[in-house]
Amino acid sequence: MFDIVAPLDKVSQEFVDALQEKIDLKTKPQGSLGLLESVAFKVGLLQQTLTPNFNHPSVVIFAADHGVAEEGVSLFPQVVTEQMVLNFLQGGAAINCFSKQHNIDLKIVNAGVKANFEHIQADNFINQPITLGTENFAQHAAMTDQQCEAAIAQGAEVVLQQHKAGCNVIGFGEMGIANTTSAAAIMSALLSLSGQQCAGKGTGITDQTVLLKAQVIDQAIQKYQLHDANALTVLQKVGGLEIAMMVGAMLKAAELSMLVLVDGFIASSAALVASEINENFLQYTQFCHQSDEQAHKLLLTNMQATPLLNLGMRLGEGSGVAVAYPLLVSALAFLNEMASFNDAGVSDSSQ
Ligand SMILES: Cc1cc2ncn([C@H]3O[C@H](COP(=O)(O)O)[C@@H](O)[C@H]3O)c2cc1C
Ligand SMILES: O=C(O)c1cccnc1
Repeated sequence: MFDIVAPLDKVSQEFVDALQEKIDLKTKPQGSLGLLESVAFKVGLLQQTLTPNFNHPSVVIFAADHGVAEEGVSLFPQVVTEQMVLNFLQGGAAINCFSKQHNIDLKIVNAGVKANFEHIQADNFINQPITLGTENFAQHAAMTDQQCEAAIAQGAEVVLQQHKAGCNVIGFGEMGIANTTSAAAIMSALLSLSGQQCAGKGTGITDQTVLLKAQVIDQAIQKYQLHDANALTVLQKVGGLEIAMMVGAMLKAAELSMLVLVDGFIASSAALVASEINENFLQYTQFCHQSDEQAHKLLLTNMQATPLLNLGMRLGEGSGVAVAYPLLVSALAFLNEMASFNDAGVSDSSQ
């Protein structure tokens, strides 16, 4: 479906050695810039250059509604999805502040909100809903096969357009009341974990509602026999239109050798699906933060992901991506601008 080659298979061993040497010969003890060194190595490898740069950094927010909200699994009413889309378009959400702060291009995609946005014209708004929200997966499959495939294709198309505009680093956010229930159900199915291990407080539900959420998940896994199902089936039965678009977007970005910045719990559930669809996908990712959503830590561990930040954030919208972005810029700054031992006349430990 997506042609994603392992980055190390695209370059020579000489290039890999030269990139590592460039990092190691900077005027610092080896490894002392920690995760920034891994980021610099990864971006150099993806861009196949010793002098990588970021162009047209972008965050795309996919928004959609979830039928499972009917089960009472969120603290907020479904209409908040529509209201937050309007807030994004007016520039008033957290992601607006942070993306503006760091000059990150922000696009908002209506993937399937239960609302009519036909009257809205804005350069940063892509109004292409697949359908007006998913079915309640406690009763019916969230999407049809066709809807799921269309959402994946649409997500890929959005990324293609950003790439054509010059973008080589992209993160994804989401908005969709009840989508932590979908994300947790995906995690439960693909990692064979119980509903309780995957369900968390989302927008701030009580412990009792978390138990209800876990029950809704366990019953759905049972109903659709998802413990042995493939990732696409899981996505279609219990996922969301915005999560499916994120899956397509993430896979397309990796196919185009862009760096994929992963936000919190919901974006990570999309990354999990993408990693099951393509074994090389995760090599194109940087996880930006560990969300306070309780299951995120376990989800990250399962993908062997080391996030850049742990700020106790639990918002979504791509907010973790935008907040972490300056650290990624720092990684390239040291690689491109720092002096080597030789340049600066500083004695290397090996001399
Ligand atoms: C005002 C508001 C702004 C948000 N921005 C992101 N989310 C986040 O919360 C939702 C998921 O939590 P749950 O599964 O508990 O509904 C998603 O829309 C997510 O992006 C928000 C939620 C609210 C209420
Ligand atoms: O980590 C996230 O993405 C998250 C957590 C809670 C609510 N919304 C999003």
